[in-house]
Amino acid sequence: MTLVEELLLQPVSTGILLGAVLMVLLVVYLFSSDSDTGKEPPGPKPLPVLGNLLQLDLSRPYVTLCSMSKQYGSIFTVYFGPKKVVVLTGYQTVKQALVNHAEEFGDRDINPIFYDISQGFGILFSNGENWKEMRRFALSTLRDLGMGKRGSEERIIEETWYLREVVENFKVNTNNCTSMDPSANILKFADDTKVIGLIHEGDESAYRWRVDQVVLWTIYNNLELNSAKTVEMRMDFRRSPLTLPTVTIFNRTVSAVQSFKFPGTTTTKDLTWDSNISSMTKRTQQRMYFLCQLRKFTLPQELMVQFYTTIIELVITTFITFWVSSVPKHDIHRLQRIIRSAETNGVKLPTLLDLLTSRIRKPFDTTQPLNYAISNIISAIVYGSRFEYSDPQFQKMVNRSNENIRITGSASIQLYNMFPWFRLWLKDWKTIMTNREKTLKDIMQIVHSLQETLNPQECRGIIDCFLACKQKMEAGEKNSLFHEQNLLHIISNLFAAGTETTSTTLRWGILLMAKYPHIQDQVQQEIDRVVGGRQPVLDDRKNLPYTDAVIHETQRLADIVPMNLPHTTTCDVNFQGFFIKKGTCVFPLLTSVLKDENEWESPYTFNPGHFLDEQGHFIKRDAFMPFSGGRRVCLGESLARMELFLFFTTLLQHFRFTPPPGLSEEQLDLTPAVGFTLSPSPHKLSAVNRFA
Ligand code: HEM
Repeated sequence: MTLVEELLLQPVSTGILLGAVLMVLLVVYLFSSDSDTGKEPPGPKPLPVLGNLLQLDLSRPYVTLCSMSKQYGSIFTVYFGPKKVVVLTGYQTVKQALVNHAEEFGDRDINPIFYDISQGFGILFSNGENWKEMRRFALSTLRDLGMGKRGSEERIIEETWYLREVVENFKVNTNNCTSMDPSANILKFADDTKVIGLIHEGDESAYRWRVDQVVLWTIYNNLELNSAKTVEMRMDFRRSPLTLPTVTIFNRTVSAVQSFKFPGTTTTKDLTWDSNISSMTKRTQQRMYFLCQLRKFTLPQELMVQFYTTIIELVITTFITFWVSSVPKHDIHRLQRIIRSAETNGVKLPTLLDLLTSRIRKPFDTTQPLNYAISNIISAIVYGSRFEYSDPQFQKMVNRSNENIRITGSASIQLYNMFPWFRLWLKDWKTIMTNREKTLKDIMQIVHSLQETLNPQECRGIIDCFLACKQKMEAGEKNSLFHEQNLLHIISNLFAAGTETTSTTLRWGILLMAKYPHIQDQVQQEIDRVVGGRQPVLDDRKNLPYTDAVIHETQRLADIVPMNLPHTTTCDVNFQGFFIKKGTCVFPLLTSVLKDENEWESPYTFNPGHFLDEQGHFIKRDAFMPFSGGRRVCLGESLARMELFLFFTTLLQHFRFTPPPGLSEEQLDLTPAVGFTLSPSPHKLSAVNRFA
């Protein structure tokens, strides 16, 4: 969003005021002479006060900055309002600055919103002694608690089980199919807007009727009758679908069901089936109802599956026969056309069989389950215990932290960073501050309850370790940095930096699998071959080169922290022939490294081959820098890499991810949403259990 667009969104009085300021500045600019910038990095000419704001897309500044680098080179100066920023682009330049000149480029630029959030405490947004001591404490404690080692591997594996259970539960619940109206069910579960578009009818009942027919015709075409008992029936059905008396089929259905014996006390006789036969032959709805009733009986899992499959196939076959015999020929032809047109447009029509056997799962938004699972890893490290996903306090903490990360990247907060006096008008600023207050209060509550049961010899998590250090310091050193403010901000830093980043990366990974099913196939084949049905562990990584390459390529393409966090120079620096003054804000653009055209064969496409040699072995790439580098390199890199590997392989081992019904792979959108980190735009996916 450009500044002009942003102004249009402001209240009228603010808009007029800023508009007037803009005009004055423009006049000053036009009559000003070029200033001599000496050996400072070049860049577009700035307006007084506004700088280069008019040229920047504030919602996606990294896009503008990357295109500016084509004109001004890999080091250039740009003014965000009155604030001067030196932008570094491309692998060679960014690496040289962050790694070879780590000290000079190693401070954090603490802009107004970062200061409001942390007041200079914690790790993410602090500098000097405070940063050094808190980072050292966090790293050594995380190491002692087993981060990057066995201890956290076990915790992550345990959490993958909880997550699997949640994903597994996103299925079509056939117990609720009381309406037995397939079109209603399809509408309810499939969000099938594409089909609506194809049918071109406004009238809902006409639409429903047609959806019924599309669905049934699809079933008719796709029906796969596997059970031995139904093969014979299927032959009959194929031979003369329109003439075979329905009652014959139904009688066969009944006898097939009745001859189906299963152990235990429950037999088909208990199902009061006989007494309902006549009415069921009259009305398909009742047959479907019968099907739902069957679910109430407790049978062993394998028998249930086998039994349902048989019944569903038989009942549907009957259902179709009814329908086919009652639909006029010209409607059938019309339906054939609709289906052909749907197929040409890449629409996959869900079948009722799919729906009833739960082969189509209820599409779900991956955001919350993944956020909760990943946040629980940090919870276990910080507090020493996990939360239930349904715990409202936990949900609120995770959601608030994610909301803050999203809003921090908004155009209005960028404006606030340039003109801090603007904040009182900004709703976004108020939301961030309210979320911050509530989160710190929640953390404080948990700290107090842990304090009551603290045993300094046996730390349950980072909070215990911090409190133990605090006690020790209080006994000796004055002016200790182990005070409450640092504790609260370390914790909120770890949650903020460690939850959204990792879960967003995982969400991209799963979305990319649904979009590129042939790549998903290869990942699943590799997992099946190497791991089989057992739990994947970290040691498997070396034997899963393709899966590892897919995870790396996901991180590269998803590019979730495109601008990096802002740095600042700790002293005057001479770098690649340019002079950069002490205290200058520096953006080492990670996006320009992860998509550097000199480093990657196909920078803008999803290509796991970037990380594989010709024999299919995994290869490391220097320009893979999603965690940045040097002095401020991500503190949670090794934990994040473990989480990504274990969650991704476990999910892919158990589930096939697909677009929701009615959407093709091509229609899955990879445009990122606006935010400080780049997350996928809102979407839903279906997860089909591969072993059900
Ligand atoms: C895929 C997951 C992750 C990505 C892509 C990521 C990326 C980053 C990036 C780009 C930075 C800024 C580095 C710089 O200023 O040059 C950073 C800093 C940081 N990250 Fe991560 N991160 C991830 C996961 C985590 C996790 C799981 C944790 C917590 C255990 C964590 C904790 C931190 C902290 C505390 C900092 C601040 C470091 C400092 O200022 O000294 N991150 N991360």
